[in-house]
Amino acid sequence: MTITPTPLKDCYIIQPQIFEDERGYFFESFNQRDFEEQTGIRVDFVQDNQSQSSKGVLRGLHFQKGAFAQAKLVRVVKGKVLDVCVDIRKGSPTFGQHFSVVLDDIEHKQLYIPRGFAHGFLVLENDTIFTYKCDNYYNSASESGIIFNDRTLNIDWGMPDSQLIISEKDQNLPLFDTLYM
Ligand SMILES: Cc1cn([C@H]2C[C@H](O)[C@@H](COP(=O)(O)OP(=O)(O)O[C@H]3O[C@@H](C)C(=O)[C@@H](O)[C@H]3O)O2)c(=O)[nH]c1=O
Repeated sequence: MTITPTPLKDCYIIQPQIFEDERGYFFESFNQRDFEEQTGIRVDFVQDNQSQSSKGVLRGLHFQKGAFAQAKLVRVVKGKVLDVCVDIRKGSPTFGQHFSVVLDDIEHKQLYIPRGFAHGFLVLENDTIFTYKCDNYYNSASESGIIFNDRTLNIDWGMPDSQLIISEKDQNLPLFDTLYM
């Protein structure tokens, strides 16, 4: 695997080595030793999640607060998404900045998102299957988020808001600026 830093502190792109032959392909979707050697980060994942979505679905921006903060290793098993993460760690040199990357089932690129980030993705192909590892358990009482079209963050999702399919919960998420009031 090749791990490259993103412009956001502690956030990395992981490109697995894909082995293709007449049967199909094989790759290591996570290798803790290689990840730690290349990033210096020791992460212990405890929960794996998977979701399926239609084109135009936007999930996010989500994070869990306090002791339930989660680092995530995200990837696409089938289809394609625009994945976005935001550094919301007060005091971080990249606080308030976001990073976007296309994840798909061709390159099999992954994104490592540290604790203290908000995360969301826009689905670019029908029947996309998205999966991710988390280093902390789901805790509904700690769920929080930021509205996807927040003016301060100014994320270019590349699709008009009117074409997006968003849960009611996500349509009512707060503004970034109100998180720190
Ligand atoms: C995230 C999660 C949800 N659920 C339940 C709660 C709810 O009834 C149902 C659907 O939850 P949601 O609508 O929050 O699912 P979704 O919008 O896909 O939430 C996910 O979005 C992306 C962007 C992330 O970064 C994830 O961490 C997670 O927040 O699944 C769990 O049981 N465990 C979990 O870990």
